[in-house]
Amino acid sequence: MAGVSSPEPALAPVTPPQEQPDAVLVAHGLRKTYDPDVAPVQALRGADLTLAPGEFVALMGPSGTGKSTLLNILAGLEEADDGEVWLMGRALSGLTEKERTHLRRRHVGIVFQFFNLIDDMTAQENVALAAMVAGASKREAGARAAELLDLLGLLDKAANTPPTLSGGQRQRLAIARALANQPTVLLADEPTGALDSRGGAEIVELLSRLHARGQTILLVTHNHDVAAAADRVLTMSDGRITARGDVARREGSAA
Ligand SMILES: Nc1ncnc2c1ncn2[C@@H]1O[C@H](COP(=O)(O)OP(=O)(O)OP(=O)(O)O)[C@@H](O)[C@H]1O
Repeated sequence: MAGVSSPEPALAPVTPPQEQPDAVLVAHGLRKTYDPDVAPVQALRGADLTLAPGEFVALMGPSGTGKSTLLNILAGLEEADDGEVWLMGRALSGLTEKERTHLRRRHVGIVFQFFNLIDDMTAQENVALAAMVAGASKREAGARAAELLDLLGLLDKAANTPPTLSGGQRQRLAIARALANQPTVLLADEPTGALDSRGGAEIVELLSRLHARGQTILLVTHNHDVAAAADRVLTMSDGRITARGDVARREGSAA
C-alpha cells in the first residue's frame, strides 16, 4: 500500500522540459492524496516521469504503489494535488480546461483494463465514433476505423458488437479505439491483465508492432514478459518512481 513507507528513496527529478524540448510527456513532482479528510491515502508522493518520442516504457511495481493513479492523472481522468504535467512541451496547469481537453484529445490515447467499449455499437462504430470525437468527418472516421481494425486483425469482426468478441479481441478493439485519434502517446493500464497467456502475448506483439511504427507507449503492467517488450522499465514504489532503466530486455528484471 502506498500508505506504508518504503526504504527506497525517490530519484532526483527528471530534467525540466525546457532541457528536453522534444519530450512527449513530462511529469514532475506529482502528488495525490485520496480521502484527505477522512482516511488519507498518499497514492503519489512526488512522481517524476519523462517520455521521449517513440519510446516504449513499462511502469511496474507492487500493488497499491500509485501506478494507475499516475496513469489516470497523465490521461486527465484525475487531477493531481501538486506537481506539473507537460504534454508536447505545454504545462497543463497553464491551460484552460478546454485547451487541456483539446490537447489531450489530439495527443493521448487511453487503453484501460475494463475496455470501456460501447456494447450496443459494432466494432467499426466504436472506433469510428472515437475518431469523430477527435474531429474526423464521418467519412474519414469510417475509413480510419476500417484501417485500424485491419491493423489489429479485426476486420472480419467489424460488424460484431463487443459482447460477441473474445477478451483478447475486445482488448484489441479497445486499442483500435484508443488509436482512433492518431495519438502521439498511448497510455495503457494492464492491457493484458484480463487475458489468458495467448491473448496477452497477442497484445504484446501488437504493442511491439505499434512501437516499431513509431508509437510512443506508456504501459502499466505486473507482467515481466509484457515489460520485456519495452525499451525501458520504470519501477514505482510508495508513490514515486524509484528506478529507471533500460533493463527490460535483461531477463525481464524490473529494477
Ligand atoms: N478513488 C480512490 N479512492 C481512495 N483511494 C484510492 C482511490 N484510487 C486508488 N486509491 C488508493 O491509492 C493507492 C494507489 O492506488 P493505485 O490504483 O494507483 O495503485 P496501483 O499501483 O495501480 O495498484 P495495482 O497494481 O493494484 O493496480 C492505493 O492505496 C489505493 O487503495
